[in-house]
Amino acid sequence: MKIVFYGSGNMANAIFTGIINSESVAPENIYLTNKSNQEALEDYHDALGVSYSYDDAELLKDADYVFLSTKPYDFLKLAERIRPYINDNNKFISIMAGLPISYIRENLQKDNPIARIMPNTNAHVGHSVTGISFSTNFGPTSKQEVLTLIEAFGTALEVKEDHLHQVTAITGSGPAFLYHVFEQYVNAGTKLGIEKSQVEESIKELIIGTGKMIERSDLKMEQLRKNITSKGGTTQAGLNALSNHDIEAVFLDCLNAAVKRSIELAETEDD
Ligand SMILES: NC(=O)C1=CN([C@@H]2O[C@H](COP(=O)(O)OP(=O)(O)OC[C@H]3O[C@@H](n4cnc5c(N)ncnc54)[C@H](O)[C@@H]3O)[C@@H](O)[C@H]2O)C=CC1
Ligand SMILES: O=C(O)[C@@H]1CCC=N1
Repeated sequence: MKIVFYGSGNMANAIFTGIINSESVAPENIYLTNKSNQEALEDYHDALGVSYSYDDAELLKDADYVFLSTKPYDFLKLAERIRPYINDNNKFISIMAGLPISYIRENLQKDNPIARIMPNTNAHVGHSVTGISFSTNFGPTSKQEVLTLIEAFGTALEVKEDHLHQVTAITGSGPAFLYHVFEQYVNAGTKLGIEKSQVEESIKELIIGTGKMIERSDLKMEQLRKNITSKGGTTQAGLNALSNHDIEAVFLDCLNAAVKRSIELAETEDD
């Protein structure tokens, strides 16, 4: 299988690193390209053994899956770049937030199958949650191949295309929201008088350990929380203070803003 990445930035890097780590595709069968930063491509080649090129005819020849992994606002230039070289074997996988399959098809000016996915950067460590929708002309064998490819860097969740907006908010942007919360936790922790580096190290371990508990325990998060909360103890005191703030409403605001922006991206590009 030959895979090409048009755009080799943060998200593409997480995906191809995840695929290589899973050993599901040989690194030399993964081809990278970008706008103009050849040094970045050379670095990936040296570190991971991937191939790279700026020759679009060569890149698209025999390419089974072509990732469209530029920013949404760079897609029109990308479409112009690749249009003359697209052949019937190419199946597209767009990771671009907001852009509908119909819009991508219109601008590629070809009827090749298109999958739209919404991954997250946890693909780096094989834990992306990836929402996916397929164009109606995606055959069952290719669909299965794409799902297997996605499972190489996490889990796949097939959804109606319209629901990719919600997936984008909850899990696509999700790591950034959680990093933000963790950063605030570190900032607050450093105000308690312990040395900053010790707080940072211990909170990093706290987050990893808590994630592993969620992964490995049969208990729900609610029960895991209750198991820590002694009656009249320190945890109860802290949770009481938290419940003075409507944290659910804060996150609902955050998620609604991200969904709204994803819809705006789709609408702007539809004009
Ligand atoms: N960063 C994230 O956590 C996530 C990003 N996405 C989507 O992934 C896409 C890429 O985001 P990032 O990787 O963060 O951006 P980035 O800025 O890190 O990478 C963009 C890449 O596109 C390349 N590019 C620009 N114009 C090009 C052209 N004409 N031909 C070939 N390559 C071109 C750039 O050289 C660069 O390698 C976006 O559409 C975003 O919506 C989706 C899920 C999560
Ligand atoms: O911020 C963005 O638009 C992209 C989509 C999801 C994560 N990053």
